[in-house]
Amino acid sequence: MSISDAIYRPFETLIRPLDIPYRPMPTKGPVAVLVHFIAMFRGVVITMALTSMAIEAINLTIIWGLSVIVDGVTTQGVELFVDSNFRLLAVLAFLLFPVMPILFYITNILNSHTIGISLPVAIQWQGHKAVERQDLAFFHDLFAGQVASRLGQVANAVQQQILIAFQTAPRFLLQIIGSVVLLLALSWQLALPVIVWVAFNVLFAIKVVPDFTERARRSAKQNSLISGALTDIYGNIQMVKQFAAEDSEAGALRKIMSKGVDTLHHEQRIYRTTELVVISLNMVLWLVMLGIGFWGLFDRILTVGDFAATVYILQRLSAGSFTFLQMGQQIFRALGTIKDAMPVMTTPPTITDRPDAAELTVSRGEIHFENVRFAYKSGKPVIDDLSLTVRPGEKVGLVGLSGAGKTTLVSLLLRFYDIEDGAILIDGQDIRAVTQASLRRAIGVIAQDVALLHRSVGDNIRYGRPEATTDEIEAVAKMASADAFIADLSDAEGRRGYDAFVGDRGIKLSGGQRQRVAIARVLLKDAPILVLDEATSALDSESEAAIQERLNLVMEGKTVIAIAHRLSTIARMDRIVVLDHGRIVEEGRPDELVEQDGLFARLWKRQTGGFIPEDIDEPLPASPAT
Ligand SMILES: Nc1ncnc2c1ncn2[C@@H]1O[C@H](COP(=O)(O)OP(=O)(O)OP(=O)(O)O)[C@@H](O)[C@H]1O
Repeated sequence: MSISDAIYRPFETLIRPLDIPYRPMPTKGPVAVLVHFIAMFRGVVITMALTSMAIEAINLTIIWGLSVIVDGVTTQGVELFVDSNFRLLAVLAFLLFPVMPILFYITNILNSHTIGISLPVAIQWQGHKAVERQDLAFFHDLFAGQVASRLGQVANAVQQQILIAFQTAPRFLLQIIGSVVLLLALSWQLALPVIVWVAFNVLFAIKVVPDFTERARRSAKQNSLISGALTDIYGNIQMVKQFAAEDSEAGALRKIMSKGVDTLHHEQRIYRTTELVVISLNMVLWLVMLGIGFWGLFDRILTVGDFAATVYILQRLSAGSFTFLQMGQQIFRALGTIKDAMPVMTTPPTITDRPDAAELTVSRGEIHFENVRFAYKSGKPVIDDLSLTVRPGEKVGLVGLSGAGKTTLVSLLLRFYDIEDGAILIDGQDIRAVTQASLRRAIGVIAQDVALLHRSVGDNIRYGRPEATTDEIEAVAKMASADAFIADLSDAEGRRGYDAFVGDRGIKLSGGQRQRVAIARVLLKDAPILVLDEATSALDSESEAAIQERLNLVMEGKTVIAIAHRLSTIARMDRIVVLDHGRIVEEGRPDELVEQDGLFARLWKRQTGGFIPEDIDEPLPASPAT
């Protein structure tokens, strides 16, 4: 171990931020959130407070010592003074070295390593754990970038607060109290103006400082809006470019940014005004104290040593008053920032596992929707008293006009939303009574818009089963006919094949290639239930034929609910369920439905290019179920 390791390692490993168990954040207010994080680091912050106070106590002792030395030397002469005060001088020297450097070392390393690095990481980690628990619906109302920037802002805010509360504030308080005591010991006439000056500063702070919180909250909000808007543009850059919308996006961004500048200016105004008042109070104190000092020397109430100590104390006090002001600014700014981010981190998720939630066990794979009612906004049902049983191993195709509720129905099966009425059962187990993780493990999904992470193609497939071996990944890729194109992949970093990265959301792959990766991923997951949300856009017919063939493989032996648009898929289903306005209006085998002159038959007649349309222009007759 190197010397540097020996000195720094113990502090670097004092707290392992990623090993702190997750605890939900309090919802009572920003101060409660602060206390929550302080509690995680209490040993460190208390030590830091004590060492900071010890440093200040030594500073005060040195000032007092200096006044004794100056007076002693001027009255007794150097030799006699040193002889008779040897112990005092030795103690002062010992405090200067080695005590002071050791205290500085401990305070600063706790400051930089623990509070500076481990604490923000712990906060971001805990914040992320809180955010990831949120329902899907929660994310629909937010910019993703805004959530991320808020976590970062809170980490900084809490860190600042802790440094102030445990390092600066105790030291500052001790400095003020110690200075007043020292001045009182010198003469009450010197202490009095300082007491009045402190009182003015405190009264002024009480008046202006609370306004900092609201202004800072507005600034934090504007900052997170800017990050959110930027992330939204970069995340959708392809669409922006397709519409040649760079200028209009830049225009919208300009508005957000210029509002941000106004808000920040407004926030800074109050700080500059406060500084002006504080510096004026300082200068008045200097004038009064120098006046009293000269008068004291003239009347021989004060010695030269007293006068020197007074000037030194004054200099420290006026520097301290700025620290006091900055502390006020930072504390209330940080509280504003925390307040702004609280809804993201402290809103309790509405979809949670029951305390007694069991693991879902799928033995047969039967799905039963029983009088299910659901609305995104209460009062306007999207799924309306729907009952449907999908038998084990059965393949059911959901068909209906756009907006009929097909996607919603499968989202309910995955419990992305909780239903208002009725029940959804899998093999007789209510999905609300089992853990969400076990439910979602039992369902494989191939979504319309295949989402891939910006990782290697191998890791994207491994998402289906993280513990899968490389051989298993290659086997499923082969089954999904993805092996050939994967072998040819390479990225800008020179990674090839399964190690090549796929670009943001898989942008570097074609639609058909993304589908194949998704199929491989689901093959690896091998869940007993499969949800297939078929893409409405046409792949070229060769890709389509290949993908259909692969899908057959995935569907083998599974219970399948497919949102079906392609005739080829519809033909392969055991049963078609036609949805309209959240209700089942027809069901049966495709050929039976074509014969009935209902919605399906009309959709069928209008099909083009192997697809059922999403909309038909003629008005619908009243559906049988309504
Ligand atoms: N997250 C949401 N919040 C609010 N309303 C929603 C949400 N998602 C869908 N809806 C509404 O619910 C209704 C059903 O939508 P859903 O996506 O289930 O239809 P769909 O049959 O899958 O349509 P499509 O075939 O066009 O995908 C629509 O009116 C839609 O506007």
